[in-house]
Amino acid sequence: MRSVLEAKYINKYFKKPVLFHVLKNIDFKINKGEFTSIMGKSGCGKSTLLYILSTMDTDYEGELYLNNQLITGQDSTYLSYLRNKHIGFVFQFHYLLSEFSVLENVMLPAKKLAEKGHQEIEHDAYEKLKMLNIDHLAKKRASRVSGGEKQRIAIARALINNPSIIMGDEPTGNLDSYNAENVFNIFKQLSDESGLSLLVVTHDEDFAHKTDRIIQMADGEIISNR
Ligand SMILES: Nc1ncnc2c1ncn2[C@@H]1O[C@H](COP(=O)(O)OP(=O)(O)OP(=O)(O)O)[C@@H](O)[C@H]1O
Repeated sequence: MRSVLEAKYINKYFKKPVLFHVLKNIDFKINKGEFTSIMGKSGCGKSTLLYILSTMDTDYEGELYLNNQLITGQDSTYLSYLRNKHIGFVFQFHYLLSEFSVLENVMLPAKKLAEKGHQEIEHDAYEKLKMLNIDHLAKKRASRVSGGEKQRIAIARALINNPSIIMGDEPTGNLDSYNAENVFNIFKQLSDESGLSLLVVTHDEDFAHKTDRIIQMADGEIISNR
């Protein structure tokens, strides 16, 4: 199995207001096509871990590998490039630019990556919208669509650069059960059919129990991983 993401003995400390060992020897691998959830009580360190895994926080001990490449210690410009190319993000709140059209929102990460011309990016964005059955919304302003649609647009945006992994921080936290199930089914299909890896922090037990693996955390440690 090809490893997409590997955390090796990650430790993190917050130094203020008092020294706090927030992550303790976090060690696990995510393989290609695996759909993994991270669960644990509020405050156990899930978001802190996701910040590190997504390369946004570089202040930690241990090693992080993305597609078998050691990324710990790389400079911030290169990390930003790697993040944009290989990692898609879906958050509880979609962070769409409300004044922009749906299509423009989906195109943004590809424009930032700047490896393709405008027309090709537009074509790719339409393909992602079609895949998620929301291509009819392409020209609408992002502020004018429903909550469930916004989350599907955020998924299309996360997919635009064909990442190796999607990371989600409570991606269904703001959705009703119908739309939450919809998002789960989209993620499941992406992992089964496109070999995309997914790592999702969630408080939703139903969601987590349908994923391939649950990493359970408590007090900054992994207490089970199966
Ligand atoms: N910048 C910071 N400085 C000091 N302590 C912090 C900082 N950020 C978070 N913490 C603390 O680190 C611990 C882990 O926080 P984190 O946000 O990772 O938890 P979480 O498991 O994601 O919680 P939730 O489920 O509520 O989102 C908490 O005790 C929090 O108060």
